[in-house]
Amino acid sequence: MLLSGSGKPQFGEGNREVGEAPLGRPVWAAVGGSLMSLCLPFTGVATMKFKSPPVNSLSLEFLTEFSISLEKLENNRACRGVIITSTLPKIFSSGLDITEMCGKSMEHYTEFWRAVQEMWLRLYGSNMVTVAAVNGSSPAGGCLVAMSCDYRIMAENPKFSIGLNEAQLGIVAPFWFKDTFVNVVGHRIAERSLQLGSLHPAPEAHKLGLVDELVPEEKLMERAAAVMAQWLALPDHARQLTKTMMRKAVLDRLVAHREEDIKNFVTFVSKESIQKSLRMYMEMLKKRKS
Ligand SMILES: CCCCCCCCC/C=C/C(=O)SCCNC(=O)CCNC(=O)[C@H](O)C(C)(C)COP(=O)(O)OP(=O)(O)OC[C@H]1O[C@@H](n2cnc3c(N)ncnc32)[C@H](O)[C@@H]1OP(=O)(O)O
Repeated sequence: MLLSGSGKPQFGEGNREVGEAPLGRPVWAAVGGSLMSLCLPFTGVATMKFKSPPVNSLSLEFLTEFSISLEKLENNRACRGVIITSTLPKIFSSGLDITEMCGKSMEHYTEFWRAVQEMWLRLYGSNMVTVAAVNGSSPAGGCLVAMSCDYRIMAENPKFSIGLNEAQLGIVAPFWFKDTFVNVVGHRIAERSLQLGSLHPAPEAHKLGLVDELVPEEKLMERAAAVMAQWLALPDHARQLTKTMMRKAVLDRLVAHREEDIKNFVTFVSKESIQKSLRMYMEMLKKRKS
């Protein structure tokens, strides 16, 4: 992941790389990380770029850095918004790292699932304006990241797809993935899409309301910055209280059932039948490649 931000509220500047200094003035405050570089901006707008090849899988390490980055931005009063995107061509995020759910100990599953929960609680509950610039495919956990943002813009490439495809892996999207999905697309579309484990090509995702708009890939960041400017034009307190009002019930539900949810996950994923499904799915991915 890579995080960047810049000088004054000039929204086109949000994705400049670390260390770049226009007019000879340093505009970045950089904080390094193994999977990301984190730059705390003065504009009020950060750009977070996933950069974990080959497919930006959400591993334990990735999730931990993601949560820490969000916390840093959240605690920086100068930061009012974040645009989330990927540096990898064609992939926003491939979702949860399946290898974290295969052949590991109960302790590992517990730690992993707590990290998934933590990331979602921070992102869905963020006070910042969050815009997902979805520049590639975004299955399952990747879709959750995008859906947890306030607004989604996707590159209009029909080869890119997004959705909660858990059922295709023989696993079940947890209730808070489902709640987030329902809040974005409504109950009927969520019910059908979840049961079928559908991955929707970008144009279909737009039609269903899973993404808010499609733009040519080269216009994605420019459009994300424009949307961000529009959302930031409102007073923060009014927008934040409204966001809390809309999302609190769903967030509270996980907070109230967090330990139970971890127990359910660990029990579920430890089952030999589930382990077998996940191994077969990984095999299928490898075969598809060769
Ligand atoms: C009761 C309630 C209880 C709760 C029950 C439990 C709930 C769990 C909820 C789960 C949520 C999830 O996110 S589950 C994850 C769902 N994700 C997916 O289904 C995505 C699967 N991946 C893909 O479709 C594709 O890889 C895609 C992302 C489009 C990129 O395609 P490409 O052709 O560019 O790349 P590939 O060749 O396929 O992949 C490159 C390499 O990355 C690996 N790879 C790809 N996706 C991966 C992934 N998610 N995790 C690990 N590794 C992955 C491949 O195996 C390859 O490895 P090598 O061959 O070694 O190079």
